[in-house]
Amino acid sequence: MADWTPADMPDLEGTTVVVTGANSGLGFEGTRAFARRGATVVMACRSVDRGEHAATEIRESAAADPDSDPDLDLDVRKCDLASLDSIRSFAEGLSADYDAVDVLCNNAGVMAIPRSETEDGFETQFGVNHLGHFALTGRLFDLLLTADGIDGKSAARSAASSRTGSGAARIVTQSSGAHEQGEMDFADLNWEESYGKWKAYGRSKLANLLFAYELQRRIDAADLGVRSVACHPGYADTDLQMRTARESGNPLMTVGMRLANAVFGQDAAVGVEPMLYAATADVDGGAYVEPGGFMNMRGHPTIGRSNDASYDRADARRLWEYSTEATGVTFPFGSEESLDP
Ligand SMILES: NC(=O)c1ccc[n+]([C@@H]2O[C@H](COP(=O)([O-])OP(=O)(O)OC[C@H]3O[C@@H](n4cnc5c(N)ncnc54)[C@H](O)[C@@H]3O)[C@@H](O)[C@H]2O)c1
Repeated sequence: MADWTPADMPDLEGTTVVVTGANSGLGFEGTRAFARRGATVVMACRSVDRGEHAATEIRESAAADPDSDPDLDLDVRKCDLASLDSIRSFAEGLSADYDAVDVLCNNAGVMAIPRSETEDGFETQFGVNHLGHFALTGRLFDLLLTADGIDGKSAARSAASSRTGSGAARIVTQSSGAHEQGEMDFADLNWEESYGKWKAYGRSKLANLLFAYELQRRIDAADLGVRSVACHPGYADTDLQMRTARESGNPLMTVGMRLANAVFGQDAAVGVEPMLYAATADVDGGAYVEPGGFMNMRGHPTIGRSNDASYDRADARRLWEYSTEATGVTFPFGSEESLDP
């Protein structure tokens, strides 16, 4: 739809949406939008305290808005993407308490921070932005397979069953225009030889795309109805940039970032629109949704094309193999042999 806005989102009553990094920025606004449409939103947060605080803010804003249902269904849970143990516990908890996940939004991220490592010894930007979401998606895949998805929910309702299991779930992976600066170096994925914080961010966002497209190819090879869609928000004024500035230890950078965000950044509520579109609009699996408008700012979400490197199938396969080995997480489908060369 050319002029899509969040008002075009369907009724999400009866669906379950998982959002990582739900306590701030794009994840916060995405949570609010999904919940106001009636979805149960599982807020997967590194800090439960910050998640609860965000949930309270979302509930209070709904209660104060006569156009919103005041009873939003928000479920805050701990999920630290820098810990494979935390991801496993989160997924086990969800499997115990939910029978399906209709949409998984792989949204959380860190940008251009000084080199550090996750609990499992991966460089943090690669570990959180890519490997954490790879592991989370694999661990939630059975729940995604049993979902009706947004399009199937009305069918399930009219069949008076709780679930049709039509396999119509979606996985939405939040990348960035910065993927264009990313280069895969399979000899040093964890930046042990040398580290460039912006280069590492670019690579992690390229990895998001290689993963999202490879996931769709494997889903297709296994003939499953699940869709994997990538998106990016353009430039949105969030804590992402401010954290980068804070962690640089340079007060001038904090002032500069604040200014740049104020002048160029769009509201997080606008920046999240490609994610909302990817999750709910009529979009093919394997698509790349970006904000329309001049320099990807303040326009209606539209289907775009990421750079050529992101469609490199050999790199995607290599990354998948590495990610499987590094995380120990396998997906319940898709042998190597089932894929076209
Ligand atoms: N804001 C922008 O201009 C912009 C541009 C391009 C891409 N993005 C992408 O959008 C996504 C959301 O970023 P944002 O702009 O809302 O920034 P943000 O800093 O407000 O949100 C990032 C979220 O990720 C969470 N997070 C960080 N490390 C985590 C971990 N170990 N485990 C679980 N959660 C963790 C944070 O707690 C936070 O809630 C990121 O993937 C980012 O790369 C943002």
